[in-house]
Amino acid sequence: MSLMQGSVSKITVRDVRFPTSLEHHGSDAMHGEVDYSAVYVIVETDADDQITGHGLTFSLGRGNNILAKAAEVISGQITGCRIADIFGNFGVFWRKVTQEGQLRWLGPEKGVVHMAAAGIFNALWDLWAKRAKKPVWKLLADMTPTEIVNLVDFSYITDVLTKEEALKILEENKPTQGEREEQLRSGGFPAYTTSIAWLGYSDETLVQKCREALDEGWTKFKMKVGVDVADDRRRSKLIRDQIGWENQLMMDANQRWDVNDAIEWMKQLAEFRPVWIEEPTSPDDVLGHAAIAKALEPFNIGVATGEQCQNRVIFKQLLQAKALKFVQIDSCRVGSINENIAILLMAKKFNVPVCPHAGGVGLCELVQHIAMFDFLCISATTDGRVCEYVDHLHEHFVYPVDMRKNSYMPPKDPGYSCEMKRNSLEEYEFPNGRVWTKLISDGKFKL
Ligand SMILES: C[C@H](O)[C@@H](O)CC(=O)C(=O)O
Ligand SMILES: [Mg+2]
Repeated sequence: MSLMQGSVSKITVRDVRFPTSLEHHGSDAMHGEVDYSAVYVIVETDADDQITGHGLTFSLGRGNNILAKAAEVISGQITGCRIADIFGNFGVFWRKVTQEGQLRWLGPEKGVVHMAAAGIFNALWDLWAKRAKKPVWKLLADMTPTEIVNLVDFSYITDVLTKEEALKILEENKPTQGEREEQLRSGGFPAYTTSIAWLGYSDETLVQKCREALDEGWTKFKMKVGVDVADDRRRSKLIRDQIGWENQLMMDANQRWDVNDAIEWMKQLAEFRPVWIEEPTSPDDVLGHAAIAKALEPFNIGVATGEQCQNRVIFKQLLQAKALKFVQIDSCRVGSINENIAILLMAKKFNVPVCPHAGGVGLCELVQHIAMFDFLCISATTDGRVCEYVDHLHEHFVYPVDMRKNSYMPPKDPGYSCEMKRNSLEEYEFPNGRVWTKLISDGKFKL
């Protein structure tokens, strides 16, 4: 059967939410009670193969219905399209959808509309990889450099990266790709864990989670900070007492501070030797990040950001302004793999490591593919690279991540790994799934 057979016949969008706030999972300095949620997208075609594409985009609960509505509206542009017109020139198709003349007024390329587009494009990638009988990372890695650059919309970034430069990067790495694939298959891609220290965890939970993580072989950890500096110092000491000083510690403020507060706050946490401070201030403040990065350099603390960076243009500016030492791509914030490739290529040009964000539901499953592709085809190294891992909700996926010690093992199943189990979709659908009906009737949640 041809990879390009048929047309999109139906796109279904579902609102799925998990009550993670009940145990304070996912809590940080700005997002206290979060219910990890997904707008879940299923793409069907009229081809004989019965293969469907499954994708998602991520939110924290309230507003997931708004995101779902945006996904339904965008779907209208895709239903009926020939598969050959989608994957035959995916970069052009991506641009057509994300630049649609009426919808782009709501962005452009940012916020709800762009996140919804990510969910749909994630499903299309899943469909393509399943048809090709390959996991997404391998589908990408087997493409020629020309095929890869044709996935990308270079608009607004050609002042720092042209298509020709991108092609050169990819061509230079091609001859040594096989060695890296062997390395990936045997050792996986390095990861760190955030699941030890969400801000809402008690000290007992924190200590217990650190011990469990150490037993599992973790060597890199991230903690949440930002509400009270004295408390941050106390918790940092508690964590260092558990994990020791050889292991790495990262800190994440989730945009809590103004620029000068961030600098002063981090000087008070410097003695705990954080590798980076993540999202110290507003994700839109490029020059603010640059000021923080400069001020914290003498303390050997890098700035990391990206999980709420709206698009490739903001990443471009952050890189131009030397405002970050670690690029944190996200699989659902910008326009899926197509736009993330642009960001990976710019990071390579500026020689800044990409350390993907994955704190959410399904984000580990998705972003591991992009991290692996980056290693194989773009960065060509794992030095200084580490992909986030959180240990929540993997049981709901048909092809959950395979973690060995502290590394992501490359997925073997065809697709983009984010297909959810049918039963989970039904139980956690909001607000009428069994789990939510019960929580609402027990008075634990209000509509
Ligand atoms: C609200 C989310 O859990 C957020 O805290 C995740 C995050 O910042 C991260 O994983 O990094
Ligand atoms: Mg973060």
